[in-house]
Amino acid sequence: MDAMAKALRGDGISLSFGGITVLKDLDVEFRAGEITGLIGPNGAGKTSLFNCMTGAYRPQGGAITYAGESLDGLPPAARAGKGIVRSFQHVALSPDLTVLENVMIGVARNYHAGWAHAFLPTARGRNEMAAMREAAMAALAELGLAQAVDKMPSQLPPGMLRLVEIARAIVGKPDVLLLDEPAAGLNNSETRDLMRSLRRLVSPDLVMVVVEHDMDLVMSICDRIYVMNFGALVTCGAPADVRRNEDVIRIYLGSDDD
Ligand SMILES: Nc1ncnc2c1ncn2[C@@H]1O[C@H](COP(=O)(O)OP(=O)(O)OP(=O)(O)O)[C@@H](O)[C@H]1O
Repeated sequence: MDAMAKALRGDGISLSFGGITVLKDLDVEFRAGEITGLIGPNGAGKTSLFNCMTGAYRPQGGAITYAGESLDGLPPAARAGKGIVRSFQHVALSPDLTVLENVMIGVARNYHAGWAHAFLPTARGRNEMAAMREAAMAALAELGLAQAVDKMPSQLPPGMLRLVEIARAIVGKPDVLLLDEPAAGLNNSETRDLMRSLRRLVSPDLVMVVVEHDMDLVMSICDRIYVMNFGALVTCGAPADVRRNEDVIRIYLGSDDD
């Protein structure tokens, strides 16, 4: 199946709340094998589009498909089970679990018997636990967090917490990874590390979409960028074309973003 066929698509997505239109007849195609950027001023509808993709919001119009298969009507857990995973704008780690345990939660869906079984004192339980631990260690190492595995979230600075959350999102080897402002709260060097890590994640079977206000990050790691404003699509193209687009320049000059 090629990258186009393994795409997450929205066709004619429309969403409104109490008469307020949030998404207007939006067409998007997020392809495997590349990083797609999703940008636009505050309130443009970027997070709402993610919420429609994950099933948290139910659009009033349009169709959402992954690899040609309709996701319409599937609840969020079923979409996550199909490998559609997202990170959130605000870090949401469990404060009572170590960094390693937080990340292990993200891999539990890959094991037939699941998270609870891994704690049972059986050979199978021990094997599953070891495999989950190994996968979580690898994801943390991938993001430069090997030293933090035994720390509690309260012991880490905000930038590292954000990276832990991304490790939890990638550990289950998702097919679709939706990242909502992954660089929020990171300092410059953490952001550079994150950019390198995200590029390393690109693979022919993975759809990656990044909502981000950090324009340097978006322009340097994305293969294609969708620009939204007031719930509608402004343009879509390669970073260099988007940067030159007059409508985009007008939108950004007239807003507080970057
Ligand atoms: N559950 C909801 N109920 C009512 N209005 C909502 C809801 N979710 C989103 N909205 C509205 O939809 C619009 C788009 O919000 P959304 O968070 O999707 O924008 P965004 O582009 O992600 O913005 P930001 O960059 O600030 O995160 C906003 O006007 C917001 O108030």
